[in-house]
Amino acid sequence: MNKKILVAYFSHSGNTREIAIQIHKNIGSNIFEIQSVNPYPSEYNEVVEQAKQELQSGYQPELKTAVKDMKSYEAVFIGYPNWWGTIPRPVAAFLSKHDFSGKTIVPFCTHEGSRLGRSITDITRLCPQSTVLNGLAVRGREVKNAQNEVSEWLRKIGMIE
Ligand SMILES: Cc1cc2nc3c(=O)[nH]c(=O)nc-3n(C[C@H](O)[C@H](O)[C@H](O)COP(=O)(O)O)c2cc1C
Repeated sequence: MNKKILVAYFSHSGNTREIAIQIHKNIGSNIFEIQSVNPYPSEYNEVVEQAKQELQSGYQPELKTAVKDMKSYEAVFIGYPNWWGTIPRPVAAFLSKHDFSGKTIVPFCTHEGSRLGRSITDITRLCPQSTVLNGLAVRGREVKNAQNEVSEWLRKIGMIE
C-alpha cells in the first residue's frame, strides 16, 4: 500500500476508538484522535442533551490539535459515534478546519441502531470536493468482535489485499 492514509476518529466512550485501532492495525496508517478542548460530560443524559443543543445550533467546538501535514494524505478515514443521527460536532469542526479537497474520505461509525444515519450526506456537504466512500457501521456493543467485518470491508473498498 503506497498511499499515505490517516485514520482520524472521535470517540466519547471508546467504541469508535476500538474500530479506529483495528483499521490502523490492518493498514498500518497513522492515527489521530479528534478531541474538543472542553471534554463532554461522562453522564449519558448530560452528553445527549449537550449534543442535541450543539447540533441544533450548528456549534463547532474548538479542537485540541490539528493535523499538521494534512496535505500529504491521499485518503482519510473519519470515525465517529452516530450522535442524533449524524456526526458529532467535533467531527464537523474537524472537517471544516482542514482542507479535504481532492482526498478520499472513508467514513466509519459506531451506533446503537441508526447505523450511519444521515452522516454521509452531512460529510459530503462539508467536503464537497472530496470523494466520500461507502462507510462502515458497527454496533457499539459489537466492536470487540468486529475484526473480520472490518478487514472484509477494508478489502472490499480496496484498502488491503
Ligand atoms: C449524544 C449521543 C447521541 C446518540 N445518538 C444516537 C443515534 O441517534 N442513533 C444511534 O444509533 N445511536 C446513538 N447513540 C449511541 C452511540 O452512537 C453509540 O453508543 C456509539 O457506539 C458510541 O461510540 P463511542 O464509544 O465511540 O463514543 C448516541 C450516543 C450519544 C452519547
